[in-house]
Amino acid sequence: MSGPWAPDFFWREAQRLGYVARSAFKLLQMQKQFKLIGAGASVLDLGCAPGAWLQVACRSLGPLEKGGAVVGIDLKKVHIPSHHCDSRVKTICADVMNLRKDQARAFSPQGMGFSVILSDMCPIVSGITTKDAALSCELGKRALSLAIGNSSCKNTSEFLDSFEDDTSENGVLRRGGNVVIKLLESKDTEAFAKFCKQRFRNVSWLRPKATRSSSKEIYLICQGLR
Ligand SMILES: C[S@@+](CC[C@H](N)C(=O)[O-])C[C@H]1O[C@@H](n2cnc3c(N)ncnc32)[C@H](O)[C@@H]1O
Repeated sequence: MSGPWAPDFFWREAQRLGYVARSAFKLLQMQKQFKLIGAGASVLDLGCAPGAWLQVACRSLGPLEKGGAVVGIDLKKVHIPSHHCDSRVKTICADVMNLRKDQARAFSPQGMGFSVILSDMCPIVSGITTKDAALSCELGKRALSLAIGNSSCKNTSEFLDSFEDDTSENGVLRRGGNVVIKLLESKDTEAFAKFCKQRFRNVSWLRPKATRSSSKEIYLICQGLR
């Protein structure tokens, strides 16, 4: 088999190491470079199917006695992988675009919110670059809105839009927390970084080594919610 979806080095490594998808290596690289998930963290994984990031997030929590939690949400029903996941991982089948902040908060340990929010959500790619990028922006904005809330600074509601069914203004990311958002690169992606620089201590872009050369994906990494 050849072409952009052919099994490659990362696919083979995923098989060898018990990860359910090659995407595991994207989060592993982020963990290595940015140390986003500490021992005992509470992690919300948006767009978690088939579960490779659940595996990496759970491993990053450290031993079971350190505590912590990983909550994955996806449109698809996800079977929690048997490798690299333990009782701290839970999954929910839901559309993040319709998820209210109070519902998301209720999934966090003691309802206290999350210390890390990951969004690897991606629309079904149509091949129409501008359409795909616009849909990816919508998913990214929803993830950011869930994380930091709608009214946390003056231009927040302008940038994130208001989600009419969502009256709760506070986000579900704890102060000091980290967010990762996947976007498909377009003329609009730089506005995300500009906006996030006002709200987070460090903001960086990463195109992981495991990203396929044909893909436009890029990850915005925001650390330390002010
Ligand atoms: C690239 S996959 C995620 C891969 C995952 N991080 C892993 O490592 O296994 C993108 C996922 O986003 C999900 N998704 C897209 N739109 C969504 C939405 N509105 N709500 C929830 N999940 C969504 C898709 O169903 C798909 O499973």
